[in-house]
Amino acid sequence: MAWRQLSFTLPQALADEVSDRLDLLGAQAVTFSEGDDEELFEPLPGETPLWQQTRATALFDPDTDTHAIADRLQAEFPQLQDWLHETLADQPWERAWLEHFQPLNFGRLWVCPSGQTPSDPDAVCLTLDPGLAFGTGTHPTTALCLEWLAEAPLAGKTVIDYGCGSGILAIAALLLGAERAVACDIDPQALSATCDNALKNRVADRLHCCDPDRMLMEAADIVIANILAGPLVELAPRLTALTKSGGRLVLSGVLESQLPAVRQAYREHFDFDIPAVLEGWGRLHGLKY
Ligand SMILES: C[S@@+](CC[C@H](N)C(=O)[O-])C[C@H]1O[C@@H](n2cnc3c(N)ncnc32)[C@H](O)[C@@H]1O
Repeated sequence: MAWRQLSFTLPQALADEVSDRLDLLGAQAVTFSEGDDEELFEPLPGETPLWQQTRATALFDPDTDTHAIADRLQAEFPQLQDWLHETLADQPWERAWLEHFQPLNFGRLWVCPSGQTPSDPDAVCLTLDPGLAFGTGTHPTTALCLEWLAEAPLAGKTVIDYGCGSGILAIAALLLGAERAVACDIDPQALSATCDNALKNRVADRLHCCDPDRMLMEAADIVIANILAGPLVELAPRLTALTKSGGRLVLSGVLESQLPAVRQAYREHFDFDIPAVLEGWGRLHGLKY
């Protein structure tokens, strides 16, 4: 089915009211995205913060007069601006996302959507479809971790993926040769996605998914955490305790400017390499004394 799509920018404070009005005017769906360059980093489970300037996109049946709807909204909310009216052609919507999610390559590791395989028969293939949990490999913070895992000596090692999201890092580690992994996250949706993805990749028998508060404090050879600088600093005592002596710690989710503060929080127990940086994000790798 084709759609009429209307989009515009609005101040955050009007989002609920305008969304209700769009529903009343016949919108079949309303979505919000960033209206300018402001970044929102990782809301807690249940939180849905919006941008100061938010872009609203509403879908209507194909014969809807979106210009008349825009006139009514503009009269009621003069702050709305940057109007765009489009007709979206019919297409197989359930497959459309595949155009934006192609196989990704990290050394010998490939991350592929269901039904696709890498051309190299010796490649290690992780099957993953975008879902509600963070972690498809497209974000630089995840990519930095996958690049590290693809090069790491994983055979026979135990791994903790702290803040697992989709489970992509733990599953990659297992497919690349790690013996066992524990994946934890404060978001129940992430744990359920991780379990599903582990089953899909046939590593569920070697992966334990759990809430961080219910995690057995058994130290691992490799601890990998792609969270954010603030939580990584707070978690320093815990992640340090979870890394075996002589083990490796990989931290990502850190803006380049925040690397010194995160390194400082761990420096007493780890000898760090020079950080790797990708698109303004940094990755730390340290060996525990
Ligand atoms: C940026 S995502 C990373 C997901 C995945 N590991 C990846 O690399 O793509 C961070 C994840 O950490 C989780 N998280 C945030 N704070 C946490 C905490 N204090 N303990 C455990 N998980 C946390 C979030 O719910 C989110 O799923």
